[in-house]
Amino acid sequence: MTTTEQAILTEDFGVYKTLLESTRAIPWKIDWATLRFAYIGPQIEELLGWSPQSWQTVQDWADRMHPEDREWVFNFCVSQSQAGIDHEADYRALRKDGEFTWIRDVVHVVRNDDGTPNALIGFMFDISERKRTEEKLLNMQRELEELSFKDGLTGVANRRRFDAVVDLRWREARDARQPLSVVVLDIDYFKQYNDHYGHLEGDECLKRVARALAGIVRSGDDLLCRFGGEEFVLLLPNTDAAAAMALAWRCLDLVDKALIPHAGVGHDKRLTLSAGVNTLVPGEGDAVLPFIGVADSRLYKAKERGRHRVVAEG
Ligand SMILES: Nc1nc2c(ncn2[C@@H]2O[C@H](COP(=O)(O)OP(=O)(O)OP(=O)(O)O)[C@@H](O)[C@H]2O)c(=O)[nH]1
Repeated sequence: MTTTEQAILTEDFGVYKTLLESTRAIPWKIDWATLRFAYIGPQIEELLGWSPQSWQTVQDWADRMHPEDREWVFNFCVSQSQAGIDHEADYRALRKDGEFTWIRDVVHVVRNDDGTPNALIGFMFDISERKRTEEKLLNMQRELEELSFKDGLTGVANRRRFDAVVDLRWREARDARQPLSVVVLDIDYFKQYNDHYGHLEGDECLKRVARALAGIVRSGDDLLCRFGGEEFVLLLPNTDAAAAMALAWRCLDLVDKALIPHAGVGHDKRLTLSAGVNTLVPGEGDAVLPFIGVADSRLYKAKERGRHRVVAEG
């Protein structure tokens, strides 16, 4: 090589080095035979706080990883490298101050003529901003999902949630041969309530009823939902007819005790509920809709028989 060629090469090397070390991505190289860092860009110190000189071996890289990420990232990168496959991995890198930063490591495997790895070269990218945005989006999605299953006025579960849950409970009850009960509850003379107090007060009243009924839920398996209008439904897995009947009366009692005035009509000029109950150990020929339909028709019997009562047969 002539002196001129040597000078050009040296100059080129300087240009490449400057370029590599002025990017936001952090370049690095590991010799496969020794598993030692041959190079790491000085930008690493700004990002993680560890000096370039402190990156000596693959072990340093693994040690500076979140414990939850370490095993899978290490095993994944080693197996991909052994197989000569370029790859990338996202993980939380430990900063010198003890915090973690999300990194995307993009790795190219330089291979010998026989295909075995010779070196790994790659870039580390700071993806913490992207991860924060992803997390925010996920949280928003979770919140939206939760909201979409909630009744906007009363905050209890809505019909959509009921439809999703009832099929599940139905199958569970059928498979376990356990009774499933449903209680359909309806406010008495609610039209008169609205007429007397106004629609806004009617809304407040629905909220008070929902609050009073919320106390009835015994475990995460019971589900109280607003079915629509002034109708609420209680779905009770693993509950026989007697227990369901008792719970229905307890619902009426809870609303009685809430002492919601109903000047227009009603018992003692208080707001009351009526309820219809149905219980079934679901069998092959049974279906969800008729099961609820029976409870609904019993509710209307309760209304016909004078309201403020529970009907569980007929
Ligand atoms: N304020 C308010 N009223 C509602 C809401 N949804 C339904 N309603 C009212 O609830 C009333 C239901 O009336 P009806 O179905 O005649 O029943 P009721 O007056 O309670 O009579 P019975 O059920 O036979 O005792 C209607 O006046 C609806 O406008 C709501 O979200 N807010």
